[in-house]
Amino acid sequence: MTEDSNYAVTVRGLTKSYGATSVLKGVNFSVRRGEIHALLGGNGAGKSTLIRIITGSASQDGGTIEFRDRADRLRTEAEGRRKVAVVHQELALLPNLTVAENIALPHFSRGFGLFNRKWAIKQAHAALSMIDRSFADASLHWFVGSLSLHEGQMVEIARALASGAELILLDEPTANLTALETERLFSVLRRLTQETGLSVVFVSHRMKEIRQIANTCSIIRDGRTVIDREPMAGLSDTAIIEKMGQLSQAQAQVQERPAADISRAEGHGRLTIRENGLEISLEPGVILGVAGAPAGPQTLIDTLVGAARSKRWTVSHAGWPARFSSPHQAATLGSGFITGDRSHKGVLHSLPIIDNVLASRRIVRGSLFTGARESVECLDLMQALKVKAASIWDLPNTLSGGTQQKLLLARWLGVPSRLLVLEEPTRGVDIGTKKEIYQLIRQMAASGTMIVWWSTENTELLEVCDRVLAFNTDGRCAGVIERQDLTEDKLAELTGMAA
Ligand SMILES: Nc1ncnc2c1ncn2[C@@H]1O[C@H](COP(=O)(O)OP(=O)(O)OP(=O)(O)O)[C@@H](O)[C@H]1O
Repeated sequence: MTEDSNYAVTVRGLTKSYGATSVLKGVNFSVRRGEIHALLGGNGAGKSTLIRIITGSASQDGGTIEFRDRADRLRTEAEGRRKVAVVHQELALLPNLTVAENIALPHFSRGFGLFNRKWAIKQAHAALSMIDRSFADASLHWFVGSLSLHEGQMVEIARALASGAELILLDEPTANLTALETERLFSVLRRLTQETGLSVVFVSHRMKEIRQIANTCSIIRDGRTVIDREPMAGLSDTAIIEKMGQLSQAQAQVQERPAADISRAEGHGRLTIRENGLEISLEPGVILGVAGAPAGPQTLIDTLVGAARSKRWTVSHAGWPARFSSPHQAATLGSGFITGDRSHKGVLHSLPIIDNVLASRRIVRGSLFTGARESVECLDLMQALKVKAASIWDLPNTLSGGTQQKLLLARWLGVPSRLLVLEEPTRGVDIGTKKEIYQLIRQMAASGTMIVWWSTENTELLEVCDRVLAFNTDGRCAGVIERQDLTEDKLAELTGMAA
């Protein structure tokens, strides 16, 4: 056996249905030892379902999964699965426990008799040192709640390593990270794969970073493998997008938008945002981008949607208070909010799709009851955004991550609003759908709605915004750049994200 032929996992002919919906229709997928493998596909293609089956958190209907050890011997499925760990974009860490305790969590849950604290700390230090020795030396007794997202991610990866994982599946791991944090994560992954033979499966919709990190890729489309292990170098972006079935959407030119129809903006005029010494005015129809690490953008967003605790910002706009007293007040006065933080601020997990889609309309209209007209309205919105669901009465967790994101967009689509605040609204959304979202937002702006759009994907800001407010890594305003002066370099320089 050569190292080349050593596969950590091999999946053949995998099938899976949920009720009448056939999700996987014979998927093939294999991951070599020591490789970084991009698993690609549009929203709802079946990537997360495949990952859930590999890790054993969902069962397959048909097909085989084979795990092998470093000496290329077959493992039992149970043994193989113990060597696999998943890191989701929503970190599974307990904020009130320390770094060491979080890394040792799997040992608590497996009930290894008496918990040996000294041993756990040693294990945690060893695992974290593989990633970053100085962070390991400093952080073991810190509470996880005080860590940055990147540090939290390191703790999750360390936990996976401490559990003996030889294959780590990263499900959109950079959706929460800034460019600098992403680059740091990538260098850790490169080093671990080279030095320890760790295998990494990387799921992402961000083409630029897929190229930066992965050497091999597989593509799933509509539950079938359409590319089974090909070197990234041999595939152009166009070929990849075409295989995903998204070429026509992705190539659609974002149309130059017409001048905002200010007459439709209800004559409310401009909005001024102020912070100590800084004043930015938005005219109806303007798209203001917000760039930088979360610390700064978050305070502005919270103010604009009525959720601010600090008094850093004030706004002035006809009929609005200087600070909203609640999100309800903000929504009823015409400040809409679409978040990409689906699990904490967006999706109503225990309510059906229809309630998720119509939530904002009900607040704005002051209505609470579902009538036949609402069902039609919900179906129309879902059709406009190409949301595929078996029924509007299903729970949102029956939808893929990107499809859930579309529900949040549908919530404000067509609701007359003076301002729309977008907080990473394309998180987890596939390449084709992103373009459609850009177009929709531009149309909203053209009807006179002011847009404030925070994104950690600088290319997105360049494509869509009229002007960008940049924050540095300390959360301070670093400058406002007009469209004609916008470049990736300029944004990187002002936000401090040039890795
Ligand atoms: N528990 C469930 N019940 C019914 N359908 C489900 C369930 N889980 C997933 N599905 C369906 O399976 C399909 C594939 O979903 P999956 O989450 O695997 O897609 P994905 O490729 O990971 O998409 P994304 O890029 O949006 O995360 C979707 O159509 C989804 O609606």
